[in-house]
Parts: sequence; C-alpha cells; structure tokens
Amino acid sequence: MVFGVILAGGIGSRMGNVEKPKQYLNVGGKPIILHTLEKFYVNSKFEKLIVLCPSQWINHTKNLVKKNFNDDSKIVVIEGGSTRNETIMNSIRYIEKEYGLDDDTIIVTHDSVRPFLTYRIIEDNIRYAQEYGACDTVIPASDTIVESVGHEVISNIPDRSVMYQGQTPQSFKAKKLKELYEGLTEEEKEILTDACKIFVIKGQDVHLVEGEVFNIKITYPYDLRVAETLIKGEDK
Ligand SMILES: Nc1ccn([C@@H]2O[C@H](COP(=O)(O)OP(=O)(O)OP(=O)(O)O)[C@@H](O)[C@H]2O)c(=O)n1
Ligand SMILES: O=P(O)(O)OC[C@@H](O)[C@@H](O)[C@@H](O)CO
Repeated sequence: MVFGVILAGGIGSRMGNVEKPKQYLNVGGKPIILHTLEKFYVNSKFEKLIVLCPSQWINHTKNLVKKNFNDDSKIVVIEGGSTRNETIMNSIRYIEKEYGLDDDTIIVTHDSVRPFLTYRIIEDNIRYAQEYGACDTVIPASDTIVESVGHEVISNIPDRSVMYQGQTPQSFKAKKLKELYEGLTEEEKEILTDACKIFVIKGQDVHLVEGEVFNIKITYPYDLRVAETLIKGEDK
C-alpha cells in the first residue's frame, strides 16, 4: 500500500507573528495546505492521504477537507508530533494500527508548505521508494555551499558539483524507516532536519529524485510573495 503523508504539524515560527501556522495562510486565495493536498488527491496510487497537524488545528483542517474534496474519505487528519520526524512516526503508527506494516508499505512524506510539487515528482517518489526503499527529492545546488563550524569564518567550501539542495517529498519503505529511527540515540535524533538522514546515519542508500527549482518551501514572509507569482504561472 502507498500512503501520502502531508507534514503540517509545525507552527511556522520563521513566518513571524501570524495568527495561524503558515500552512493555513492563503496563497492565490486558498490555504497553502489545500494547494498541496490537491496535488496528492489527484493521484490514484494513494490508499490514503494522512494529514498531520497541531492538535488545536485538527478540527479546522477536517473542515477544510470536508468543504474542498468530494471524496473526503481518502483523507484522514491526525495529530502531528513534537518534531518533524515524530510527526512522520505518528503517521507510521497510524498506518500500523489501521492497515498493518509490511515490506510493501510506502510513505511519501511531504512538507505541507511545498505546494508546487508536480505529478511527475510524486510518481518518481513512489517508484523509487518501491524499487530502492528510500529516496529524496533534490535539485543541484545553484549557490556555492559554504560551511562555517564556528559561524565566523569559513571552515569548508564543498565541491559544488556534488552538492544538492534537499526538497520533499522524501519517500520510504515505512517499516525500514521505523526500524532505523528506533535505533537512533537521542543525540542523533536532535541533529536531524529531515528524514533521509536517518537512513544515511545508518549507512543505507537513499536514491535521488529530480526535483524542481519551483518546488519551494514557504518558510519566510518573502516566500509568500514568490508563491503568489508561482500560483499565477500554475493557473495558465
Ligand atoms: N513538529 C513538526 C514540525 C514541522 N512539521 C512540518 O514540516 C514542514 C517543514 O518544516 P518547516 O518549514 O520548518 O515548518 P515549521 O516547523 O512550521 O516552521 P518553523 O521552523 O519556521 O517554525 C512543514 O510543513 C511543517 O508543518 C511537522 O509536520 N511537524
Ligand atoms: O523543518 P525545516 O523547514 O526546518 O526543514 C525541512 C527541510 O529539511 C525539508 O523541507 C527538506 O529540505 C529536507 O531535505
């Protein structure tokens, strides 16, 4: 079985003091999370779309789903976790409870605030996760990456030709991801900003899926302006 896992459990603190988490802010006259959900809803390969959000936003999200999707039975809204990876683990616990976990259980995990992903990216993620067990949507780094361990002077400038920027979806065989995550120390979990690193830390291959420059993550107020322009391009 293949599940869409829409990560909406954050509060959007870098967006500034807004009255609601950024995934519920409007772009093109519609909440960002709805744009993202629509991209998954049209793909018939998904058994279920699991939306994970802060507990106090569950009813709001359920109402959004009810009002905007004909077959809202395809979508379930549950509580996210204290971290991005705990949110993913909540989705796996839900799947295990409702459907059971086996080696064919695939999760396509995606930031709810990346509304511009494409049908092709989703299809590639499903295929690569089934074939390889783990994949990451990436684009080649366009800027030179600079490392500064002490945050004052440069400690390294990696060869840009082998550098990529991670996007989402990140897709996995769910059973394997759960096993690897449960084998991490608390310190290893602390440094994680995504899920693919769980595989990398444990020496497991993660294959690359070609992303798109426009598959941006809406993080800062400026990104809302970029998103309004991108939405106009989608409507053409
Ligand atoms: N405990 C968490 C934290 C984040 N996310 C989701 O992970 C995605 C990418 O994370 P990010 O852009 O960092 O979102 P926030 O954590 O909300 O933003 P910030 O770091 O600015 O607070 C978002 O869709 C966010 O909702 C989640 O599902 N559960
Ligand atoms: O939760 P944050 O927005 O800080 O980070 C999420 C990002 O790591 C994620 O969107 C991809 O970039 C991972 O490759």
